[in-house]
Amino acid sequence: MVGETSYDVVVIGGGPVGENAADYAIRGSDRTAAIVEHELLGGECSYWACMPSKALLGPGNALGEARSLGGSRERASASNPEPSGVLEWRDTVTGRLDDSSAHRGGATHDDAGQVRWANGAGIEVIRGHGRLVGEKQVRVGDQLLTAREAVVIATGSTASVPPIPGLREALPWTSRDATNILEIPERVVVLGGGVVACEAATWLLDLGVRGLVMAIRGDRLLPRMEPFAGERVADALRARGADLRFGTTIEAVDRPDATGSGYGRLHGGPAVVRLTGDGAGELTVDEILVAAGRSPATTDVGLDALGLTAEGPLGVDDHLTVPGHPWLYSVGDVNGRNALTHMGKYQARVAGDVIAARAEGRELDDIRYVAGSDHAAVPQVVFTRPEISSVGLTREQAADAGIDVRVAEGEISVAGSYLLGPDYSGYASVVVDATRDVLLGATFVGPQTGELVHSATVAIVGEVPLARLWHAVPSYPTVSEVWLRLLDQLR
Ligand SMILES: Cc1cc2nc3c(=O)[nH]c(=O)nc-3n(C[C@H](O)[C@H](O)[C@H](O)COP(=O)(O)OP(=O)(O)OC[C@H]3O[C@@H](n4cnc5c(N)ncnc54)[C@H](O)[C@@H]3O)c2cc1C
Ligand SMILES: NC(=O)c1ccc[n+]([C@@H]2O[C@H](COP(=O)([O-])OP(=O)(O)OC[C@H]3O[C@@H](n4cnc5c(N)ncnc54)[C@H](O)[C@@H]3O)[C@@H](O)[C@H]2O)c1
Repeated sequence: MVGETSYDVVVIGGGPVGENAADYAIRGSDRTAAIVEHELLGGECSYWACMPSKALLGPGNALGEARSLGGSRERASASNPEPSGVLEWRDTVTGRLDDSSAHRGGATHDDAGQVRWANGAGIEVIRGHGRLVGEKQVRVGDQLLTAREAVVIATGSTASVPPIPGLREALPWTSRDATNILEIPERVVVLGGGVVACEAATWLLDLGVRGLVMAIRGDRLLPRMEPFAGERVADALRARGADLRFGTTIEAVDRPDATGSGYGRLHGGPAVVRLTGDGAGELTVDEILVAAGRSPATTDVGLDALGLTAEGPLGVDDHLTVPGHPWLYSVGDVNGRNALTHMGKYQARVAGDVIAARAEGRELDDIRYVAGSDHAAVPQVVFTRPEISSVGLTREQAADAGIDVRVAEGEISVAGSYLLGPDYSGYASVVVDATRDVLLGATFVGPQTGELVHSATVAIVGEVPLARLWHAVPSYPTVSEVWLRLLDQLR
């Protein structure tokens, strides 16, 4: 027998993005919302991605900073953080449950805090797998949920494992294992040269992995960023002993005794990995980490019930609405726009405002209803050592878009950077629209540059003319004074 319940808004997927969409759609109104979640409320980001990865990277960064100044250096004698302390900190940040969690129904992490937040915001949490079964109708087990106003798809993405002979059979690690690492392999091959690969390589080295090989298909790390960003990370990883092989991929894998031992544990004995391309060769490793991108989670959401394709991203217009279905929204990783938590949450705020406006019969005649930053002002911080932050277009992307640009760039060498350490090394560049004289993009590499990027984001979104930006005075002595060096070049 099927029970039927109705809400104003039903969200499928309770990651950071789904949570925000539900919240903004009902905030300050008497509308009701339910989030359907088949795993943990808080999603990939809280337990398997952003939070554990940044927790794993924190101690190594803190140690690096302490070791860069006389006085603290003498007190921080080890070059690597203490592994068990790092894992404990990661477990604290993610609410990881110990292995005796069978009595909790096999849950891996505690999401009670997230559920309390949702209930406090007036959102009901429904545990189970959600599927669309018709217009405004979602089935969860034997329950039928009817949405009066909107259904929001916020199902996120899953790690892609390329169809390489023997790879899937070898049960390789994905980012879920690397972030929830419990057993530290001695020898690892990482497939990929993107953000996950670079950050994971950094914390694997921190934790004591000694034989780390990266198989990178292209000719540089972090290919969507300015080339100097990937070059500096490559230099740092090499200096710590990593073997970076560009123009290389895995051709075949043989792991005779692969076993599904759970997230973060070694998935069997050694594997023989054959590399092809410029760095061809054969390796024996204790684990393989696949960091080869992600696929939008659209395959089992019932999109076919609406005649929509269940492959690839669920695309949307700038109101985050699926074309032809004005009650259906798609936000976060699943829509294929930008696979970043903060951009997904931005989309969720816009979608929530759009749902509220449509429910109240208001026109969508304001920029708050348009997710314009998705196209031109996407910031990102990569928490490697050195840290990288970027926003907007690179020089190459601007050229591809046919925009005439001016570029200012140089070493970060100001009083604020020297005070972080006499050997401070960093680099920055800005890309400027030569016709409109406004910023299009910025990239910063170096310790503590993650906090610089928001200033560039504000300048891009605000379309601040350079002549006006000159009057935004950075404080002395901070790393932000690099802005003066860059703007000086453009006067
Ligand atoms: C290792 C790693 C590190 C990262 N670090 C960062 C970072 O530092 N900063 C950053 O901005 N981004 C980072 N990201 C990207 C970030 O994790 C994602 O962009 C973000 O999690 C997307 O949020 P989401 O809510 O769209 O999807 P998710 O977080 O994937 O949540 C989707 C939720 O939907 C649930 N679900 C799926 N299908 C169904 C269904 N049919 N029924 C019910 N529930 C369902 C899932 O269980 C999940 O809880 C990282 C990614 C990885 C892999
Ligand atoms: N700090 C952050 O903001 C952060 C951290 C981690 C992840 N993320 C986001 O999560 C998403 C996923 O990250 P990712 O690094 O997995 O994806 P990605 O798309 O950034 O990188 C994937 C890499 O794998 C390579 N690759 C794919 N197939 C391959 C093959 N068969 N052989 C060799 N190389 C292959 C690609 O060339 C690419 O370099 C990204 O959108 C990223 O921005 C963000």
